[in-house]
Amino acid sequence: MSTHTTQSAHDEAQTTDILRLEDVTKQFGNVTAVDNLSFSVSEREILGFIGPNGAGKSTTFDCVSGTMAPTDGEIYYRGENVTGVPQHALVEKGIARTYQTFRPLNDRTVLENIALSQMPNSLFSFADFRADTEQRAREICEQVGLGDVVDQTPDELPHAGMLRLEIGRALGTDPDLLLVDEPFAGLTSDEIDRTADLFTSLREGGMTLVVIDHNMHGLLDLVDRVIVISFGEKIAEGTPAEIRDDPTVQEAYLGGEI
Ligand SMILES: Nc1ncnc2c1ncn2[C@@H]1O[C@H](COP(=O)(O)OP(=O)(O)OP(=O)(O)O)[C@@H](O)[C@H]1O
Repeated sequence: MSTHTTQSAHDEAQTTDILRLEDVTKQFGNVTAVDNLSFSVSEREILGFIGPNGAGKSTTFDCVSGTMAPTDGEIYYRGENVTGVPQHALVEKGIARTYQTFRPLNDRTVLENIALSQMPNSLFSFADFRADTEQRAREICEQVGLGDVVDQTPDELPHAGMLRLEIGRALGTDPDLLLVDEPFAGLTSDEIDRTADLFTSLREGGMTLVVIDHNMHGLLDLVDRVIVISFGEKIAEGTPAEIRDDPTVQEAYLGGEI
């Protein structure tokens, strides 16, 4: 999915929303976690999705990735209404996500974890299964920087390695849209840079990414655009520079976390 210079004008004219939320609301009893939230994500965009603790970021991801259905509103993926479609069906359509709490299979190696994340129905026959799956898993291990530790188990990895495994397992489903939940938490600044480079290379390969974080620090150089939510509602949308200077955003973060 490489972009050729001669194609750029054509590509721009073809830019479409890969994801659109229309008035999405999610309630848990009396708690409105997501409140009438609308936004779109363009093909090959890297969108930052930020907000204070408890703002509703993960719940929004839950609704988009099919972990739970919204209470109200609609979600469109490539123009198709996918509201309430279960996660396994959305994975087949090309939506993958990572979780804040990593969920690897602890009794399997890094390579096996990534091999097992691949969708069996993308294989042509049982004979293709082992060779194709293992080959693709090795490519993903290299891509996410785990090429030297394919035979280790998850508990042997440092935190940054676990994050890379989480991303690798999501890539195993061959997504077009990747939702990444707080990747930068607990990473050193070098690790943040390397992780951001990985996301940039995924976008260069044609992927669209939505990245959650509490604040802008890890995201600032990475994202094209930022959406800020607070108490489930969108309070700002713009470039990283616009968001940083937005008084409403400053206020939501109670003075200067951004
Ligand atoms: N399963 C649930 N049952 C009840 N309330 C929930 C549930 N999940 C989330 N909430 C509530 O919904 C609100 C939004 O939570 P959510 O985890 O989506 O926020 P967040 O922005 O991802 O927060 P953080 O940055 O701390 O991860 C919070 O008030 C939370 O307590």
